[in-house]
Amino acid sequence: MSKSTSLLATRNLTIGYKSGNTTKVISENLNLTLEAGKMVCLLGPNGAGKSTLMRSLAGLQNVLSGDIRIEGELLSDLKPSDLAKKLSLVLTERIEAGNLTVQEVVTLGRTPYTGWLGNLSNYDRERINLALEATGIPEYKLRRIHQLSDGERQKVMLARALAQDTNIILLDEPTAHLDLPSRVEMMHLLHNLARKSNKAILLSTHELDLALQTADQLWLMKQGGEIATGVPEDLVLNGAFESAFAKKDFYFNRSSGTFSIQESTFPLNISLSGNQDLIFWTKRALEREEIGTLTDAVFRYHIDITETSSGIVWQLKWDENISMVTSLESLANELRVIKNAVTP
Ligand SMILES: Nc1ncnc2c1ncn2[C@@H]1O[C@H](COP(=O)(O)OP(=O)(O)OP(=O)(O)O)[C@@H](O)[C@H]1O
Repeated sequence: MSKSTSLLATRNLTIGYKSGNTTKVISENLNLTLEAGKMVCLLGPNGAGKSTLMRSLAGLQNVLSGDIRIEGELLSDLKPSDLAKKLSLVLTERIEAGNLTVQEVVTLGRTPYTGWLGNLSNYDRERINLALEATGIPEYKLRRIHQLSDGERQKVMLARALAQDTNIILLDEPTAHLDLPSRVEMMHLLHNLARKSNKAILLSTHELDLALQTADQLWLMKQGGEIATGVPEDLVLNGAFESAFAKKDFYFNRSSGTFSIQESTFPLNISLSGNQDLIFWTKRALEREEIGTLTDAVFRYHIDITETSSGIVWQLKWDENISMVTSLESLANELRVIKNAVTP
C-alpha cells in the first residue's frame, strides 16, 4: 500500500481576528492534513469560518496561534515567492482582468518562475498549454476576459492556478456562479486533477450533494468552528454531516443524501410503493406540499406508482377509495384537498 504524502498540515492551529485588545476566535486547536492526490471539500453553514480558514492556510491572514506547514516547511518561514511555487489560491470574486486575453491571464500563473517581466521558456509555454487543455479552454485562448461568462472565467482562474504548477491548490467556492452541469463538471475536473497530477486540492463549497459524491474527504465546519474530518460516507453514517447543518425542523435523509423538512411537522403522511426513481421525484413533489412520505410502511393513504408504455400512473388508495392520476401536478391537487380535510 502506498504511503500518503501530507502536503499541508496544521498543528494546534487557532484562527480568527485580532483588532486592538479584542480577539475573535473562529476555530481553535485544528489538526488538519491535506494529502497528495486527494480532493477535500470544506463544508459548513454560513458564517462558520470557511473563508477565514482558507485565507489563513493561504497565508493571506495571520493565525492567532499554532502553525501551518507547507510541504514540511513552516508557512511563516516561507517567502511569498517560495510559497507561490507551492500553493495557489483561486478566489470567487469577479476578476478584474481589464482587457487581458485568456492566454495572458493564464500566463500570469508563471510569474513565480519568470518574474513580472520574465521571458517565457519553452517549459513555461508547455505548462500554460497544459493548463488550458486540462480545463478544456484552449479555444478561448485569444478571447478577452470580459467577453467570457462567469463559468468560463472560473475555468480561466483555475487554469491560471494550474499554470502556477503548485502541489497544493485552494479554491474558495469555485462553483459559486456556475449552472448545475458546469458545477458537476468543475467538481469532477478538480477530482480528476487531484488524482492524475497527485495534487492536494481543498475547496470550500455549499454544494452538499456534489461534495458528498466527489470529495475524497470532507472537512465539516460547524457553527462555532469545530471541524469533523473524514470520508463523506463515514461522516453521513456517524451523524457528523447532519449535526454540522443542524437546524430546527430540518433533518438529513440518509437514503437520499438530502436535507428535508422534518416529517413529524407534516399534517399528512402517505406511504409510497414503486420503483426508486419514481418514489424519489414523488417524494420531492409531495414534501413541497408538506406531505410526509414513507416507503417501508402502509399508511391509511397509500400511493402505488407504476410506469407503463403510455406513461406514469399514480394510484392513490384510502379506505374504500381509489383514484388514478398521470402527473404529479394532478396528484398534488388531489392531496391538497385531502390534506385540508384532515388538518384540524
Ligand atoms: N475581518 C473580519 N473581522 C472580524 N470578523 C470577521 C472578519 N471577516 C469575517 N469575520 C467573521 O468571521 C466569521 C466567519 O466568517 P467567514 O467569512 O470565514 O465564514 P464562511 O464560513 O466563509 O461564511 P459563508 O459561507 O457565508 O461564506 C463570521 O462571523 C464573520 O462575521
